[in-house]
Amino acid sequence: MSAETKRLALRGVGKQFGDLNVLGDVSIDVAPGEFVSILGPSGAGKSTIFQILTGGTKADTGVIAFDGSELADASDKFALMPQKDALMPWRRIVDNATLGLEVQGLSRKTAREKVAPLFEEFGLAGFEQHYPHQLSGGMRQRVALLRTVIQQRQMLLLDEPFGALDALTRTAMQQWLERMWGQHNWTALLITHDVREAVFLSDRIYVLSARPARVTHEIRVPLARPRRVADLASPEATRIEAELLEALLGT
Ligand SMILES: Nc1ncnc2c1ncn2[C@@H]1O[C@H](COP(=O)(O)OP(=O)(O)OP(=O)(O)O)[C@@H](O)[C@H]1O
Repeated sequence: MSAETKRLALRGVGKQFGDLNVLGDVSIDVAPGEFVSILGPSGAGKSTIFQILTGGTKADTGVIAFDGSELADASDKFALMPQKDALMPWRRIVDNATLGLEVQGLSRKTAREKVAPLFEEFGLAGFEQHYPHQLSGGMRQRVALLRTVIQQRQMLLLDEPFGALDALTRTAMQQWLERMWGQHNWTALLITHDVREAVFLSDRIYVLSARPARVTHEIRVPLARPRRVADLASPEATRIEAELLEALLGT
């Protein structure tokens, strides 16, 4: 892959919080339209990578390039979906969905017009005037994802978006996300603890070591798309899953 074709390129990124050496030497690439996952032990510094990308903190060392240029201002590049759905319980679903747009300076009316056509596609039609507590966990995550993608940034950063869901809902959401990613040509970087989730969704997977994190493995997932849950039982998927588990247990 040449430098120009990369949407995102991290080279030798390091980060220390006080005495805590979190990121040792992290190099990660994402091409336009690619779905890439990061797997790693708890506390390895995965979310710290997202903090750095979104400008929450600065890397101590290394270089970050976006579309071939050094990343100076991350504010308009990434749409982050954080670990918890973080919906505001007192705002209706429609107003939760427009939050990111309002933060960008759009009026509530314009923002509402923009999100309206997407409710159907996100399986939320008819729930616009509900409050978050009236929705299932899977639906709340779809609202959070809707709020993220509506910002129309060049890249999605998904931090364990389905971590809190039950196994069945999580599988349904993974299927749905795979379909949506294919339809919308999103570029996505996903943090997950779930090896099967990473295999099901990704084109490539990076495995990080424990702190200080560095990439120990980079594994390609050549399964055809669109994918179905049954594809995870294929010899290829089973082999990749086993390879990832071994990589993780060895970190
Ligand atoms: N802003 C911060 N200030 C100080 N320490 C921090 C900060 N952000 C993260 N850390 C510490 O850095 C370490 C790595 O945290 P991070 O959340 O990046 O790990 P993670 O791999 O995403 O973990 P998990 O898989 O459990 O979500 C943790 O020990 C955390 O306490």
